[in-house]
Amino acid sequence: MRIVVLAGGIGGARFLRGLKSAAPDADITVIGNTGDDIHLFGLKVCPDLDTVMYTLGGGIHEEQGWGRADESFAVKEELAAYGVGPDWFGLGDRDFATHIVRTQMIGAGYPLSAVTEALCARWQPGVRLLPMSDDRVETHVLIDDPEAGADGPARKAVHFQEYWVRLHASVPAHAIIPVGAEQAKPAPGVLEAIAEADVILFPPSNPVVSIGTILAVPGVREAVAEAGVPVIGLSPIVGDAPVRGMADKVLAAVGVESTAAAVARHYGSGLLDGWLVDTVDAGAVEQVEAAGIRCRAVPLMMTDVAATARMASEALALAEEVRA
Ligand SMILES: O=c1nc2n(C[C@H](O)[C@H](O)[C@H](O)CO)c3cc(O)ccc3cc-2c(=O)[nH]1
Repeated sequence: MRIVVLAGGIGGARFLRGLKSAAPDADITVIGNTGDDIHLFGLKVCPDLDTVMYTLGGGIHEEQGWGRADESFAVKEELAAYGVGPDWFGLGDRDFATHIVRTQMIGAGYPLSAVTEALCARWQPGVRLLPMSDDRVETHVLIDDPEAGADGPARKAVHFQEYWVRLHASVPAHAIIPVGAEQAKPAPGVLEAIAEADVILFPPSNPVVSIGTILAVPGVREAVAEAGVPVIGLSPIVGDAPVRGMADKVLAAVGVESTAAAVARHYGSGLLDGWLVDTVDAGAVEQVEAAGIRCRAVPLMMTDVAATARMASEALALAEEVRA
């Protein structure tokens, strides 16, 4: 079975670990979000691609969910000693090596998709990991500018990582702008993988800044909608709050309520055939089905690989149900 998964960072990566366990013989292609990418210290950092690669390859810092296990921070400390920031983004020494290799290869002319393949040759994630695009797309967030003067603009756009990591999403987001998305082309293999898939899954990743950004690359949303195979999503919202992260903050920016049913309606029946909500949200099943999306309530907490594998199995079972 060929499965395509549109994935963000931690939630997507952990779901994929469960999916691999539930469907060990499946041929899995992951289309990774690159809107979170950031250029720091002259290096290109791809947080979501790396989180998937390290998680599936056994190199992730398990508790944190991002970055490397057994990490040290000598380079960051030395940069700080020179007064060179930002100091709010934690890049460890082992992780730096990944960004150096990536930046060096891009400088030599390789596209991000080829670089990702080369990095994965070391990590062997057991899936085909494709960036959504080889073109630069950078998610910016429009916030109130606390330093705005009386005459200047009252708002400013900051990089997603600045909003997420430095500001902890603590200020209201007025808009989410995937800069460059409109001009971006899907990376080689993305549209082909979608067209050849037997099932397409939306893991419990952020519907706005992760899956939403992937769908914003021209051609991707249309390819998913027209693939003619079951498209099944898992709610990242359980009991009206994000399972982890701050998805509620960015959902508010696009006018979507933080409920499992509202997120399903946000994707819509033109895209989604099936939607899994947590058992605590069983009351949402009827609303989702009324929107033309088949819905089931099952446990959705990714407490360990076995629990996550059961979620993945439920998603695949729902796919078969809607296919029938
Ligand atoms: O909360 C944090 N998340 C960090 N993340 C996670 C990342 O900011 C976000 O969780 C994702 O971009 C959202 O999917 C990193 C990811 C990397 O691959 C490399 C470095 C970081 C550094 C941080 C950090 O300092 N703080």
